[in-house]
Amino acid sequence: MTRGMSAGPTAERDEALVRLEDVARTYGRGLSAVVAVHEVSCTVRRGDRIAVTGASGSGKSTLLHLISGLDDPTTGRIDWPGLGGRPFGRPCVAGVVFQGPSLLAPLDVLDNTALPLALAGLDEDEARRRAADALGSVGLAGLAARLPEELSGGQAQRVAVARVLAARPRLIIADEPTAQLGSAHAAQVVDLLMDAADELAAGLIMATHDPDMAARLPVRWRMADGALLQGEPCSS
Ligand SMILES: Nc1ncnc2c1ncn2[C@@H]1O[C@H](COP(=O)(O)OP(=O)(O)OP(=O)(O)O)[C@@H](O)[C@H]1O
Repeated sequence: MTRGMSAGPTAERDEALVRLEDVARTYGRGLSAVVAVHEVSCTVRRGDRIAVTGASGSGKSTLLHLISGLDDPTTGRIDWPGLGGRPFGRPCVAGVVFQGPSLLAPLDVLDNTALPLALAGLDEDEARRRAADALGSVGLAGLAARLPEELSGGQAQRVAVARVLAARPRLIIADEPTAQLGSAHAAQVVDLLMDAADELAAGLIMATHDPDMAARLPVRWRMADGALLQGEPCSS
């Protein structure tokens, strides 16, 4: 099966999940203002698997925060036509994988994976069942009872992917999910994200510094000084 082409029939793949029109995000005011994102217009569709590349400070995280609904634009407009409105706080609509440690230390792997579902109101047994299935699909069924401190960095990131999978979102947003991993583990995490997107027929947008990881996705967008250069070859 060709990666990035298996998100279902054409109409489903083309469904717009997020649409940004002339979006800008400025931090601060006056002389100290930083324009992190400016004049960005783009659409993320359900069949998209997009790597966002660009130098440090180019606006990748800001763009993903805007797409996830975690942050608001200073000007411009964001709609989530395929997600039924702002997705932030709705793990079953949009799942986010962050670059750093994101697991809660006192909870074992199974409970960490089930937590967003339980918080979203799913029955606890059902949440755990879906979490166990998701851990199985990332090859971590045997580690369900471990605490986060007993995991390697790569294993912890695979748990973060399982947590997204368990919630079955329509959009997966990953902000530098491999930043702290060696190349073998990084490739494994990116492939798991791609497999998750295919399995869920979900859109995937991932920020990365790493050209090798970006190259694993079929579409690359590049950011430079807050501007989005869509479809450009990855060069950073
Ligand atoms: N909360 C904030 N307050 C002020 N400036 C900020 C804030 N967050 C980000 N910035 C600035 O906005 C710009 C874009 O930052 P952003 O984190 O989006 O870039 P990035 O491409 O994700 O960087 P990195 O690859 O280093 O994570 C940078 O100049 C950064 O310093």
